[in-house]
Amino acid sequence: MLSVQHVSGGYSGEDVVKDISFSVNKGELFGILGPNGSGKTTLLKMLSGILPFGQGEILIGGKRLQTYSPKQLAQKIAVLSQHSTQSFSYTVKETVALGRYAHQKGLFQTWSQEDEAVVQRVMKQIGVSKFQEKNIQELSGGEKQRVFLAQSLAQEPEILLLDEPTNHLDLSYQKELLDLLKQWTIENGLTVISIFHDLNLAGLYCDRLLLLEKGRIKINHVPNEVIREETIRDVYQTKIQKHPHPKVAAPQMVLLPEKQKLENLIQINESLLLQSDEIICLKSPNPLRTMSSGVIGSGTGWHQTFVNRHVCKDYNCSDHREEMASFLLSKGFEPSETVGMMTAVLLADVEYRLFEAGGFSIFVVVTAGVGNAVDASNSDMHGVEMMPGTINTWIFVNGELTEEAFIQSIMTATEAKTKALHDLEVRDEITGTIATGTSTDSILIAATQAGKGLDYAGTVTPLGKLISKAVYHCTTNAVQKSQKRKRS
Ligand SMILES: Nc1ncnc2c1ncn2[C@@H]1O[C@H](COP(=O)(O)OP(=O)(O)OP(=O)(O)O)[C@@H](O)[C@H]1O
Repeated sequence: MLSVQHVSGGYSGEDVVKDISFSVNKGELFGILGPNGSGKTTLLKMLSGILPFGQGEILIGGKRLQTYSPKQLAQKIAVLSQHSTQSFSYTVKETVALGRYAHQKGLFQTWSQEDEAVVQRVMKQIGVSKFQEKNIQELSGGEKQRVFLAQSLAQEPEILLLDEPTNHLDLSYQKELLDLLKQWTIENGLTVISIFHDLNLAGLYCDRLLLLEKGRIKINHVPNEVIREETIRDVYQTKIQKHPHPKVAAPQMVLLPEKQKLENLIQINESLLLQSDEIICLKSPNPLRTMSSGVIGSGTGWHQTFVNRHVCKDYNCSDHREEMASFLLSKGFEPSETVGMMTAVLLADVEYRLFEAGGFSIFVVVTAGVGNAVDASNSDMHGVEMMPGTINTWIFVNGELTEEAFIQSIMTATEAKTKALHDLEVRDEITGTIATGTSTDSILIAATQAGKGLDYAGTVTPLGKLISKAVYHCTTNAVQKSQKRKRS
């Protein structure tokens, strides 16, 4: 569709883009990225024919760009630019109709039935027909942007060029505009080439990305290859971290602000623990990085409040998440800041302790009853009834964990818990074999992310050794306490 071959050029004889080569296929959504001043707009101006280039070739449909007359070029390429300063006073329909000029024939540029049909169709598709008689000045920024998109599409181009189309648009309009463009590439075979400053939007919507650095191509590839931590850090000279999108396989980036030096490092320990018959609660002065299987606040996140709630053995609720959220609110906790768990164990039997090693510490809190004990190797002999979690393990780490260390912490804690049940000879009541856990155990790893860096938490690493010892100790004591209560 479009082929750029060794193009160089710029202003006043000085090359701003240098030896650029790439091609874009029909129906692709192609993103151009790069830091300020890297030559993105200059390149786009060359593609649209506004700015002549010094060397190289740009081919559109196999023909040299310079061989097209302005009108022929307008039938191939439309440009959606920033119209924030637009001062003409046209109606929406008149504005969209301007897009038809390239198709109008004859000396008097008569308005044909086909022109009318295209304008009506495009207005409908872009969702602007309902205000077609309104003056363009009366529209919001996002609505105007849609009208100008409709104008560009009324031009019936094969290629649409956009310079930061989502600039000035709020979140919902950004999504709406890009969803529309994506739809047009898929359904109508439109080729879209767009400059993006927002790497996350580019990663989410584009088929391919071209990253410019100082006028040259750094990389031209699929988003996952272009949006790499090292590449982006290198080109934009800033700290970022890549993380997966929760719903689609698209690369996403987050900025890493410079860390403010904490004057007094907080330590999570028993002084922050509050206990009643109804809840055990730990309130941290700062949000902690968490990985958990709580009823509330599961997965990874940042949380400041941790609640383990006692419920009766026959607690049964069709929507236990909703019920738990209401409970937390009724007690003055903000569910979005809280990791919440439930247990049928009496909270008086909780076991907690601070364990210290060279330069870091962990605070572990365990409530454990083994009424639902299960041997994982024989769990298919059990039904699927979900009883409230019976071994709830909280591990607070006063240190900075990697993602790897979070996951290894869960593995190590599980191994230590299983060994505690083994040594206590806790049995699965259905199979009669030694249990490995209970049917609805929950775990929380929460780290201050300050102080000593702890890269790993396998069983023989410094953090792993402390977790093994702490979880084994607390689980053993908590199970013994609840067994003693049962017997008495
Ligand atoms: N009309 C012009 N005359 C002279 N130099 C220009 C002109 N337009 C841009 N430049 C220069 O060309 C270089 C690249 O500018 P360009 O606008 O292409 O970068 P960009 O990647 O689009 O930047 P931004 O992200 O800031 O929009 C810059 O150094 C800029 O100063």
